Amino acid sequence: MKPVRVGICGLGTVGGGTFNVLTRNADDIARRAGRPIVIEQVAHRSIHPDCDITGINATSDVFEVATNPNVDVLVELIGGYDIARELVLTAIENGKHVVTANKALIAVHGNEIFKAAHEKGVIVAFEAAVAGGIPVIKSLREGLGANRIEWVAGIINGTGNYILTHMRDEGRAFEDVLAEAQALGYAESDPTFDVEGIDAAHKLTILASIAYGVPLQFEKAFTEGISRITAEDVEQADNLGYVIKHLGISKRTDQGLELRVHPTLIPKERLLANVHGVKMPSR
Ligand SMILES: NC(=O)c1ccc[n+]([C@@H]2O[C@H](COP(=O)([O-])OP(=O)(O)OC[C@H]3O[C@@H](n4cnc5c(N)ncnc54)[C@H](O)[C@@H]3O)[C@@H](O)[C@H]2O)c1
Ligand SMILES: N[C@@H](CCO)C(=O)O
Repeated sequence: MKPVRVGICGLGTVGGGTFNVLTRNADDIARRAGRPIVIEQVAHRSIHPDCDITGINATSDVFEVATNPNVDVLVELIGGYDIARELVLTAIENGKHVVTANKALIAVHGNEIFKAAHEKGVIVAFEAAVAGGIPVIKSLREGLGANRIEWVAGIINGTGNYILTHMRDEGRAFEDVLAEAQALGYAESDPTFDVEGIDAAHKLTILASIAYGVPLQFEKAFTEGISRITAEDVEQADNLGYVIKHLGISKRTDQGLELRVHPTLIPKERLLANVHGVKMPSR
């Protein structure tokens, strides 16, 4: 059967991982999908050390992938707002489907991108943009599609949860654990997004849009991060029977939808208080 030909833009933590999964699990994927998925081209500035692209058509210009007539699906994994927006719109204009893990892009430019995709008859898929290892977008959109959702809440930034967990369990300083989360590839290229709650607000914006069937409204989200939380705060919360977690919360209210991300005191016995660190999905 005719393969689906993908072009991957960006070979960092997620792009490199995507390249490896598509390569290593090619037979399994083809059996399940009903068609082989082949990597037609990659575009990169640097390559994740675990990634071997020998024999693959490679370029440093992401727009070559967006206009390559042999590419059916462009996978955008370069991150950021501006070039990513132009790249995705160019791919759509050239009739390509798009897959992206870029929550910043979807939260801020998603309304424009989905309109362009609809007009062109292509799909923009973004499951990995929120809780990458859990199919939460598919569950909300399809599994719960007939339900009236009253609220959505959860821990939606792994870096923040990693920091709070290790501050609490090991009494370590904020900056020390942040540096570790960066080295492990959990943090955004600008970690301010993680520690100031911006990444969580991007994700909450996307979840709320799907849960309530409304346009993306990132600018309406109240955003507070964990950067001002000290080891002493974590210890005091513990003494009082609480755990500090950074949550994304959206609710229907009489005044309209509420979107907020901020640190929250959760009683120790609650399930959310016991979600620790970062859980990586299996390969
Ligand atoms: N790291 C995670 O755990 C994670 C999880 C889910 C989603 N995401 C999202 O996935 C995207 C990628 O994140 P990442 O962690 O892989 O970042 P990364 O910094 O590890 O990788 C991005 C790669 O893109 C390359 N790049 C950037 N601009 C480019 C350009 N113009 N041309 C060619 N290459 C370019 C960089 O050199 C880098 O290698 C981001 O949107 C991020 O928010 C990350
Ligand atoms: N920087 C993000 C990556 C996953 O979206 C986080 O820590 O949650």
